[in-house]
Amino acid sequence: MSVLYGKRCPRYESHEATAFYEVNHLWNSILEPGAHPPVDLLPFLKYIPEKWATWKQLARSIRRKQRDLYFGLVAETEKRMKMGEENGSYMEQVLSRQEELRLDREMIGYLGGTLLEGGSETSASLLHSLVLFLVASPESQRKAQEEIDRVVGRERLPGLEDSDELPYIQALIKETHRIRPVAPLQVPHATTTNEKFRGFVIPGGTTIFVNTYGIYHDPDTFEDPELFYPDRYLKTEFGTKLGVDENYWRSTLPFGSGRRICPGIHLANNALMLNTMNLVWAFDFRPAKDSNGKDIPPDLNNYEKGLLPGPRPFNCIITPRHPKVAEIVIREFREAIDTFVKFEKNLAPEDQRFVTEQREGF
Ligand code: HEM
Repeated sequence: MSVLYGKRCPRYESHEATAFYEVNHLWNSILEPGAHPPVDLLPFLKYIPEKWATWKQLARSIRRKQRDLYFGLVAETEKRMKMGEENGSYMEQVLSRQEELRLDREMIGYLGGTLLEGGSETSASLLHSLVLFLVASPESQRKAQEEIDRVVGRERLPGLEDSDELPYIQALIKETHRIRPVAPLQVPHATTTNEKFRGFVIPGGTTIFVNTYGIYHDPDTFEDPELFYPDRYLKTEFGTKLGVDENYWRSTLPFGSGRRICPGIHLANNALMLNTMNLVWAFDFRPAKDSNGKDIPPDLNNYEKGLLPGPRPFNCIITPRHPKVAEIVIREFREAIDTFVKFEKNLAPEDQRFVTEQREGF
């Protein structure tokens, strides 16, 4: 929100956050292949009146909620700009270069909206999977922590400048993308003309699914594909078995294919690296305990359905790794106040109160 519209959502309960997650869950569920009648395959279905076609009612209500949020945020950015309160957000750039970029209001509204949709649950879902697999794999956690302690030490938080020296942490992220891709079937594409591929003819207009999950779990390509084993990315560039032809591989596979590949890929990679380094540096992740004090192994297959099937909520124990963690996090939080303040120009009163109370202690 801050990067896109120059406005923070300081709490989960902030209006924009709850409105966005409500509409995005509905949107995700309606997009799931098979979640509604196959209108593309049987076009006559579109003539069913809306009062009997529940999917049309749902689509209309989602559209209204999306538009209220996305166009409302554009209007707020515009208002701030008129008052001379620019803070360098993406939407300010788009609005000030609207003519040069030849964008109408509709395009601007959805440009921000799709970036918000594309950028929120995707990164969060990958981090949830990462924590889930760290809980289940103490050995990977130990190796990652050893690496970060050696490179960063315990006196400061990690930063992006440390990335190159942390190959195991990079492998941890790649392995999470592999074992639980955020978009296992990506987003359906279509051929625009007849295509030939390895002896098959694919007629124009055919829907194409890229089965990322299937590709990443192929035992001919990956040794023990069901095993969470980041080290495979230290042995070969794409984590594949020795001898697999790497010419067909690219590291961007989890981000889609072709012209519509994820435009947020660099922002996502940086955010994932930063978050993973910080999580591994600061915390231990362990399984929850039952009433007899025995570990409850996390269920690694308890995932949502839909286009972006992230892990369902799971219990685990998260503890600071050493006594200085809290002190250093508070110090960094205090130093970051100036960065946050410029995105807090017109917060709702309850958000403003929350922010003020949080900082009173400092
Ligand atoms: C873990 C992080 C992320 C993953 C795994 C991911 C994955 C994907 C995938 C698989 C697609 C579909 C591409 C295709 O059709 O071939 C996509 C599209 C898209 N992503 Fe991401 N994404 C991530 C983060 C982000 C971020 C941070 C942003 C923006 C800030 C973003 C914005 C978008 C947008 C706007 C599209 C639609 C592109 C289009 O249809 O032309 N994504 N992403």
